[in-house]
Amino acid sequence: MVEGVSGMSTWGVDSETGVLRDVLLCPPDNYDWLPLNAVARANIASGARPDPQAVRREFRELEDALEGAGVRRHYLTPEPHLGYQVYARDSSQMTPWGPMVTHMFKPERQGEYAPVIHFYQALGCPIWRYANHGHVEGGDIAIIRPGLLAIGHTGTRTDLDGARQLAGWFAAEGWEVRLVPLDEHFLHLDVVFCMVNDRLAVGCTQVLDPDFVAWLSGHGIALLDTSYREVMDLSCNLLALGNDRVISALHSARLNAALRAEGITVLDPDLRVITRGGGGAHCLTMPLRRDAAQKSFEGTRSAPDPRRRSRSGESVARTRRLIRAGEAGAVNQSLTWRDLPATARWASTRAPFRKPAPCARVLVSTSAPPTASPPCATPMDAWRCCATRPARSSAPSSASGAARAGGPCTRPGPRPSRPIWRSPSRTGSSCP
Ligand SMILES: NC(=[NH2+])NCCC[C@H](N)C(=O)O
Repeated sequence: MVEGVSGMSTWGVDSETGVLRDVLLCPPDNYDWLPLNAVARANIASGARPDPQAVRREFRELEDALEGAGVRRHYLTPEPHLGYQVYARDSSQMTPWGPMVTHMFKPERQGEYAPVIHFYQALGCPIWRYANHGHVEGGDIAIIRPGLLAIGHTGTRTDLDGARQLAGWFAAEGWEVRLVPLDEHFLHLDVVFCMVNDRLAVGCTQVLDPDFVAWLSGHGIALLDTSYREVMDLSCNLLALGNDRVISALHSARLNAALRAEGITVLDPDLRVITRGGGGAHCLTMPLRRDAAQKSFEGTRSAPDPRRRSRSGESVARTRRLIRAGEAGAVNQSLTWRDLPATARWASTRAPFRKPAPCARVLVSTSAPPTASPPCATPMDAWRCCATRPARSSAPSSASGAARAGGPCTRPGPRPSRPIWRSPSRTGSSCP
């Protein structure tokens, strides 16, 4: 059992943001660009092809970042006819009760169910559920925090039947589930929205359903906004590691700087070639085990102590009163969740804080509007327009390859010569 969460099996995740301990990957041995999504189609149309060496180098950088973060890696067995199997996010979904095998939409990817089932069987991890109504893919599933699930549905990757089947299973466990409609051009929810920590996410507000954005805000989750160009570059598609750390692609420079300004540690592997197939760090990884959200919170910040004082001088007891006042609709406008002692912030997540968070930076609009060329007049235009612009060439990377084996990897990987762990900068907050 994972300590601290009753009902959670040895393998399991109850949030997108608890400290990541074990992750599932798939070696990119058969990686190719298939015309299954707008980003890949645009790159294929430009005549470009993925350079297998660059793909291996980038994958190795991702592995190094996981290694640097202390995450154990496990591997699917790649099969030659499954060119997109490397996006291990989609073929299964770990839950607090064990893995669900998804029911993928595209014939080119449906065969991924077999290696995924074999993997969990070999791991000795009982499969919790098999999705078998409509379609559902892991990239559309966001386990936001214990008790709170969001499921994106475009109708083509995840459809309403698939979303509802999964929603029913979680609802039966007492969870609140939000279905998020999304245009199929954006493929999966995790292309336009990903959690960073328990109170911060990245997302593209021009694409996301406004009701979903309001729902997030109502649950005390702030959003760092991104542009269409960044969505097309898979910049939103980052992986939370817990403890205010993420893996986010090197080319997401603006967003990474904004994250660092928020105090987030960003590990930034070069993923320029792999992302041009339509998936980044989030798509490439399926967390198998995270610390339970409560434990991860307590492990990273101090345990509740009513005498402890926050940066702004409030005692925990006082901030708890303020949280209760906030629930009653009388939030002190000068107090943001960032000012609260960590323990009180957690208390506010468990006792839902339904008021939109009070500081203007809760929605930090860091994106430039889509560049003003006429074809980008609407969000969809901007997506198409950006997706068809000439792609950048892949940059060389210094990380070397290393042998992999099935099952847990305990051998430390080679030290990358380019540092991928950058310390956070705490300057640049946009909060007035
Ligand atoms: N979780 C994700 N967003 N996965 C991206 C998968 C991309 C892959 N090229 C596909 O079209 O299926």
